[in-house]
Amino acid sequence: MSEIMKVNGKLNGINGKTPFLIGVSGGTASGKSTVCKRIMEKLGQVNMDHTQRQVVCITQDSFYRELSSAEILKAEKGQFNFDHPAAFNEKLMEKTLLEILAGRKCEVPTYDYRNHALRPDDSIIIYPADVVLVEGILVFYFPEILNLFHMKLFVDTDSDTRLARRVTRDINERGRDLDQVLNQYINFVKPAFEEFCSPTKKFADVIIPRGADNTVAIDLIVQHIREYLNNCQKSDSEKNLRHVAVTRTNSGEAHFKRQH
Ligand SMILES: Nc1ncnc2c1ncn2[C@@H]1O[C@H](COP(=O)(O)OP(=O)(O)O)[C@@H](O)[C@H]1O
Ligand SMILES: O=c1ccn([C@@H]2O[C@H](COP(=O)(O)O)[C@@H](O)[C@H]2O)c(=O)[nH]1
Repeated sequence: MSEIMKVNGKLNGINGKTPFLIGVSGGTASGKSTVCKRIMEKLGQVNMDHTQRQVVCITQDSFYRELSSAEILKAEKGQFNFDHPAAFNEKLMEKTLLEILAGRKCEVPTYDYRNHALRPDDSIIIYPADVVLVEGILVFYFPEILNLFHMKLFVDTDSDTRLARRVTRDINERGRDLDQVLNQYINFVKPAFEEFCSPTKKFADVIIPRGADNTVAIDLIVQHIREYLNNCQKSDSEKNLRHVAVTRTNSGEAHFKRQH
Protein backbone atom coordinates (compact mmCIF):
# COMPACT_ATOMS: atom_id res chain seq x y z
CA MET A 1 0.00 0.00 0.00
CA SER A 2 1.26 3.48 -0.80
CA GLU A 3 2.02 5.89 2.02
CA ILE A 4 -0.42 8.77 2.35
CA MET A 5 1.47 12.04 2.21
CA LYS A 6 0.27 15.58 2.64
CA VAL A 7 1.84 18.64 1.06
CA ASN A 8 0.42 22.00 2.12
CA GLY A 9 -2.44 20.13 3.72
CA LYS A 10 -3.38 18.40 0.45
CA LEU A 11 -2.82 14.81 -0.51
CA ASN A 12 0.08 14.10 -2.80
CA GLY A 13 1.29 11.09 -4.69
CA ILE A 14 -1.52 8.72 -3.81
CA ASN A 15 -2.85 5.74 -5.70
CA GLY A 16 -6.48 4.90 -6.27
CA LYS A 17 -9.55 7.05 -6.56
CA THR A 18 -9.23 10.45 -4.89
CA PRO A 19 -12.72 11.66 -4.14
CA PHE A 20 -13.94 15.23 -4.17
CA LEU A 21 -14.39 16.00 -0.47
CA ILE A 22 -17.19 18.38 0.51
CA GLY A 23 -17.49 19.70 4.08
CA VAL A 24 -20.97 20.69 5.25
CA SER A 25 -21.08 22.70 8.46
CA GLY A 26 -23.66 24.76 10.35
CA GLY A 27 -25.20 24.93 13.81
CA THR A 28 -27.13 22.13 15.42
CA ALA A 29 -30.41 21.32 13.61
CA SER A 30 -29.58 23.80 10.85
CA GLY A 31 -30.39 21.10 8.30
CA LYS A 32 -26.92 19.74 7.47
CA SER A 33 -28.08 16.11 7.25
CA THR A 34 -31.21 17.12 5.36
CA VAL A 35 -29.19 19.14 2.83
CA CYS A 36 -26.85 16.16 2.31
CA LYS A 37 -29.86 13.87 1.91
CA ARG A 38 -31.41 16.20 -0.71
CA ILE A 39 -28.11 16.31 -2.63
CA MET A 40 -27.91 12.51 -2.58
CA GLU A 41 -31.58 12.20 -3.64
CA LYS A 42 -31.21 14.64 -6.52
CA LEU A 43 -28.16 12.73 -7.71
CA GLY A 44 -30.10 9.44 -7.57
CA GLN A 45 -27.77 7.95 -4.98
CA VAL A 46 -30.15 7.04 -2.17
CA ASN A 47 -31.76 3.84 -3.41
CA MET A 48 -28.51 2.50 -4.74
CA ASP A 49 -26.38 -0.34 -3.45
CA HIS A 50 -23.71 1.06 -1.07
CA THR A 51 -20.90 -0.50 -3.07
CA GLN A 52 -22.06 1.28 -6.24
CA ARG A 53 -22.61 4.79 -4.89
CA GLN A 54 -20.68 7.61 -6.53
CA VAL A 55 -21.62 9.96 -3.69
CA VAL A 56 -21.48 9.01 -0.01
CA CYS A 57 -22.05 10.93 3.20
CA ILE A 58 -20.47 10.65 6.63
CA THR A 59 -21.07 12.58 9.84
CA GLN A 60 -18.66 14.08 12.35
CA ASP A 61 -20.78 12.52 15.11
CA SER A 62 -19.06 9.21 14.24
CA PHE A 63 -15.92 10.79 15.71
CA TYR A 64 -17.16 11.73 19.16
CA ARG A 65 -14.54 10.48 21.62
CA GLU A 66 -15.30 7.76 24.12
CA LEU A 67 -16.50 9.15 27.47
CA SER A 68 -15.42 8.07 30.96
CA SER A 69 -18.14 6.76 33.31
CA ALA A 70 -18.11 10.09 35.16
CA GLU A 71 -18.61 11.94 31.86
CA ILE A 72 -21.48 9.63 30.89
CA LEU A 73 -23.21 10.44 34.20
CA LYS A 74 -22.86 14.14 33.38
CA ALA A 75 -24.12 13.57 29.82
CA GLU A 76 -27.23 11.83 31.15
CA LYS A 77 -28.07 15.01 33.09
CA GLY A 78 -27.40 17.24 30.06
CA GLN A 79 -24.24 18.51 31.79
CA PHE A 80 -21.61 17.39 29.30
CA ASN A 81 -20.45 19.76 26.58
CA PHE A 82 -20.86 17.85 23.28
CA ASP A 83 -20.43 21.09 21.34
CA HIS A 84 -16.86 21.79 22.47
CA PRO A 85 -14.00 20.73 20.13
CA ALA A 86 -12.60 18.61 22.99
CA ALA A 87 -15.61 16.28 22.68
CA PHE A 88 -14.27 14.98 19.36
CA ASN A 89 -11.45 12.64 18.36
CA GLU A 90 -10.23 14.87 15.54
CA LYS A 91 -7.06 12.81 14.97
CA LEU A 92 -9.15 9.73 14.17
CA MET A 93 -11.38 11.81 11.94
CA GLU A 94 -8.39 13.19 10.04
CA LYS A 95 -6.91 9.68 9.67
CA THR A 96 -10.22 8.35 8.33
CA LEU A 97 -10.59 11.22 5.85
CA LEU A 98 -7.04 10.61 4.62
CA GLU A 99 -7.92 6.94 4.08
CA ILE A 100 -11.03 7.99 2.16
CA LEU A 101 -9.00 10.45 0.09
CA ALA A 102 -6.56 7.67 -0.69
CA GLY A 103 -9.43 5.70 -2.21
CA ARG A 104 -9.50 3.06 0.50
CA LYS A 105 -12.53 1.30 1.92
CA CYS A 106 -13.18 2.47 5.51
CA GLU A 107 -15.37 1.54 8.40
CA VAL A 108 -17.06 4.34 10.35
CA PRO A 109 -19.05 3.67 13.54
CA THR A 110 -22.56 5.05 14.02
CA TYR A 111 -23.32 7.19 17.08
CA ASP A 112 -25.93 6.35 19.68
CA TYR A 113 -27.32 9.68 20.98
CA ARG A 114 -29.42 7.96 23.66
CA ASN A 115 -26.39 6.34 25.29
CA HIS A 116 -23.81 8.98 24.29
CA ALA A 117 -21.55 6.33 22.81
CA LEU A 118 -20.29 5.02 19.50
CA ARG A 119 -21.74 1.76 18.21
CA PRO A 120 -18.73 -0.04 16.73
CA ASP A 121 -20.92 -3.12 16.11
CA ASP A 122 -23.13 -1.01 13.92
CA SER A 123 -20.51 0.60 11.72
CA ILE A 124 -21.01 1.69 8.14
CA ILE A 125 -18.62 0.66 5.41
CA ILE A 126 -17.60 3.57 3.22
CA TYR A 127 -16.70 2.24 -0.21
CA PRO A 128 -14.45 4.30 -2.51
CA ALA A 129 -16.61 6.99 -4.14
CA ASP A 130 -16.18 10.01 -6.40
CA VAL A 131 -17.72 12.51 -3.98
CA VAL A 132 -17.79 12.36 -0.18
CA LEU A 133 -19.96 14.69 1.89
CA VAL A 134 -18.79 15.20 5.49
CA GLU A 135 -21.28 16.97 7.74
CA GLY A 136 -20.92 18.23 11.30
CA ILE A 137 -21.00 21.25 13.60
CA LEU A 138 -17.21 21.54 13.79
CA VAL A 139 -15.93 20.13 10.50
CA PHE A 140 -14.25 23.47 9.72
CA TYR A 141 -12.85 23.99 13.22
CA PHE A 142 -9.72 21.80 13.08
CA PRO A 143 -7.28 23.25 10.50
CA GLU A 144 -5.90 19.80 9.51
CA ILE A 145 -9.43 18.71 8.62
CA LEU A 146 -10.52 22.03 7.10
CA ASN A 147 -7.57 21.87 4.67
CA LEU A 148 -8.68 18.50 3.30
CA PHE A 149 -11.94 19.80 1.83
CA HIS A 150 -12.17 20.69 -1.85
CA MET A 151 -15.46 22.51 -1.30
CA LYS A 152 -16.98 23.92 1.88
CA LEU A 153 -20.68 24.57 2.51
CA PHE A 154 -22.21 26.28 5.55
CA VAL A 155 -25.90 25.77 6.29
CA ASP A 156 -27.10 29.03 7.80
CA THR A 157 -30.46 28.68 9.52
CA ASP A 158 -31.85 31.17 11.99
CA SER A 159 -31.22 30.17 15.63
CA ASP A 160 -34.90 30.23 16.73
CA THR A 161 -35.75 27.78 13.96
CA ARG A 162 -32.79 25.61 14.95
CA LEU A 163 -33.80 25.56 18.62
CA ALA A 164 -37.41 24.71 17.76
CA ARG A 165 -36.25 21.83 15.53
CA ARG A 166 -33.73 20.62 18.08
CA VAL A 167 -36.35 20.45 20.85
CA THR A 168 -38.67 18.33 18.70
CA ARG A 169 -35.89 16.12 17.36
CA ASP A 170 -34.15 15.52 20.70
CA ILE A 171 -37.41 14.64 22.46
CA ASN A 172 -38.74 12.42 19.64
CA GLU A 173 -35.54 10.81 18.39
CA ARG A 174 -32.81 11.20 20.97
CA GLY A 175 -34.67 10.29 24.20
CA ARG A 176 -34.45 13.67 25.95
CA ASP A 177 -36.99 15.67 27.97
CA LEU A 178 -37.73 19.36 27.48
CA ASP A 179 -35.80 20.60 30.55
CA GLN A 180 -32.74 18.65 29.55
CA VAL A 181 -32.79 19.97 25.97
CA LEU A 182 -33.25 23.58 27.06
CA ASN A 183 -30.60 23.43 29.81
CA GLN A 184 -28.06 21.84 27.50
CA TYR A 185 -28.88 24.39 24.81
CA ILE A 186 -28.48 27.43 27.10
CA ASN A 187 -25.40 26.15 28.95
CA PHE A 188 -23.44 24.52 26.14
CA VAL A 189 -24.95 24.41 22.66
CA LYS A 190 -25.57 28.12 22.13
CA PRO A 191 -22.30 29.42 23.69
CA ALA A 192 -20.24 26.79 21.83
CA PHE A 193 -21.99 27.64 18.55
CA GLU A 194 -21.00 31.28 19.02
CA GLU A 195 -17.43 30.50 20.07
CA PHE A 196 -16.49 27.58 17.80
CA CYS A 197 -18.94 26.96 14.97
CA SER A 198 -20.19 30.35 13.81
CA PRO A 199 -16.64 31.79 13.32
CA THR A 200 -15.92 28.98 10.81
CA LYS A 201 -18.59 30.32 8.45
CA LYS A 202 -15.89 32.54 6.95
CA PHE A 203 -14.15 29.46 5.55
CA ALA A 204 -17.20 28.42 3.51
CA ASP A 205 -17.22 28.65 -0.30
CA VAL A 206 -21.01 28.59 -0.35
CA ILE A 207 -23.37 29.68 2.43
CA ILE A 208 -26.84 28.11 2.22
CA PRO A 209 -29.40 30.34 3.95
CA ARG A 210 -32.51 28.43 5.17
CA GLY A 211 -30.92 25.02 4.59
CA ALA A 212 -32.97 22.44 2.70
CA ASP A 213 -35.69 25.02 1.93
CA ASN A 214 -33.18 26.74 -0.34
CA THR A 215 -33.76 24.63 -3.42
CA VAL A 216 -31.99 27.13 -5.68
CA ALA A 217 -28.73 26.80 -3.73
CA ILE A 218 -29.08 23.02 -3.53
CA ASP A 219 -29.74 22.74 -7.27
CA LEU A 220 -26.62 24.81 -8.03
CA ILE A 221 -24.49 22.59 -5.81
CA VAL A 222 -26.02 19.46 -7.36
CA GLN A 223 -25.26 20.81 -10.83
CA HIS A 224 -21.64 21.38 -9.84
CA ILE A 225 -21.33 17.85 -8.45
CA ARG A 226 -23.04 16.39 -11.54
CA GLU A 227 -20.47 18.08 -13.81
CA TYR A 228 -17.69 16.69 -11.63
CA LEU A 229 -19.19 13.17 -11.82
CA ASN A 230 -19.54 13.40 -15.60
CA ASN A 231 -15.87 14.34 -15.86
CA CYS A 232 -14.96 11.40 -13.59
CA GLN A 233 -16.89 9.03 -15.85
CA LYS A 234 -15.22 10.47 -18.96
CA SER A 235 -11.74 10.09 -17.52
CA ASP A 236 -12.57 6.56 -16.24
CA SER A 237 -13.57 5.42 -19.72
CA GLU A 238 -10.47 7.09 -21.22
CA LYS A 239 -8.33 5.20 -18.68
CA ASN A 240 -10.07 1.93 -19.65
CA LEU A 241 -9.36 2.55 -23.33
CA ARG A 242 -5.69 3.19 -22.59
CA HIS A 243 -5.53 0.04 -20.46
CA VAL A 244 -7.02 -2.15 -23.22
CA ALA A 245 -4.57 -0.76 -25.76
CA VAL A 246 -1.48 -1.34 -23.59
CA THR A 247 -2.58 -4.83 -22.49
CA ARG A 248 -3.05 -6.00 -26.02
CA THR A 249 0.30 -4.64 -27.07
CA ASN A 250 1.98 -6.47 -24.19
CA SER A 251 0.32 -9.75 -25.13
CA GLY A 252 1.67 -9.42 -28.65
CA GLU A 253 -1.70 -10.15 -30.20
CA ALA A 254 -2.34 -6.66 -31.45
CA HIS A 255 -0.22 -3.64 -32.07
CA PHE A 256 -2.00 -0.66 -30.72
CA LYS A 257 -0.11 2.51 -29.98
CA ARG A 258 0.02 3.61 -26.35
CA GLN A 259 -2.58 6.34 -25.91
CA HIS A 260 -1.95 9.52 -23.92
N1 LIG B 1 -36.21 22.71 5.79
C1 LIG B 1 -36.73 22.05 6.83
N2 LIG B 1 -38.04 22.21 7.14
C2 LIG B 1 -38.55 21.54 8.21
N3 LIG B 1 -37.86 20.72 9.01
C3 LIG B 1 -36.56 20.53 8.73
C4 LIG B 1 -35.93 21.18 7.64
N4 LIG B 1 -34.62 20.82 7.62
C5 LIG B 1 -34.46 19.98 8.64
N5 LIG B 1 -35.60 19.79 9.32
C6 LIG B 1 -35.81 18.95 10.52
O1 LIG B 1 -35.02 19.54 11.56
C7 LIG B 1 -34.33 18.54 12.29
C8 LIG B 1 -32.85 18.77 12.17
O2 LIG B 1 -32.47 18.64 10.80
P1 LIG B 1 -31.10 17.96 10.40
O3 LIG B 1 -31.02 17.97 8.93
O4 LIG B 1 -30.95 16.65 11.11
O5 LIG B 1 -30.08 19.04 11.00
P2 LIG B 1 -28.55 18.90 11.39
O6 LIG B 1 -27.99 17.76 10.61
O7 LIG B 1 -27.97 20.22 11.01
O8 LIG B 1 -28.52 18.67 12.87
C9 LIG B 1 -34.77 17.20 11.72
O9 LIG B 1 -35.82 16.69 12.50
C10 LIG B 1 -35.26 17.55 10.32
O10 LIG B 1 -36.25 16.67 9.86
O1 LIG C 1 -24.40 12.33 22.99
C1 LIG C 1 -24.63 13.40 22.39
C2 LIG C 1 -23.89 13.80 21.27
C3 LIG C 1 -24.22 14.97 20.62
N1 LIG C 1 -25.23 15.74 21.08
C4 LIG C 1 -25.59 16.99 20.36
O2 LIG C 1 -25.65 16.74 18.99
C5 LIG C 1 -25.38 17.95 18.29
C6 LIG C 1 -24.67 17.66 16.99
O3 LIG C 1 -25.53 16.97 16.12
P1 LIG C 1 -26.42 17.77 15.06
O4 LIG C 1 -27.08 16.67 14.27
O5 LIG C 1 -25.48 18.58 14.23
O6 LIG C 1 -27.39 18.61 15.80
C7 LIG C 1 -24.52 18.81 19.19
O7 LIG C 1 -25.08 20.10 19.25
C8 LIG C 1 -24.59 18.10 20.56
O8 LIG C 1 -25.05 18.96 21.55
C9 LIG C 1 -25.94 15.36 22.18
O9 LIG C 1 -26.87 16.08 22.61
N2 LIG C 1 -25.63 14.20 22.81
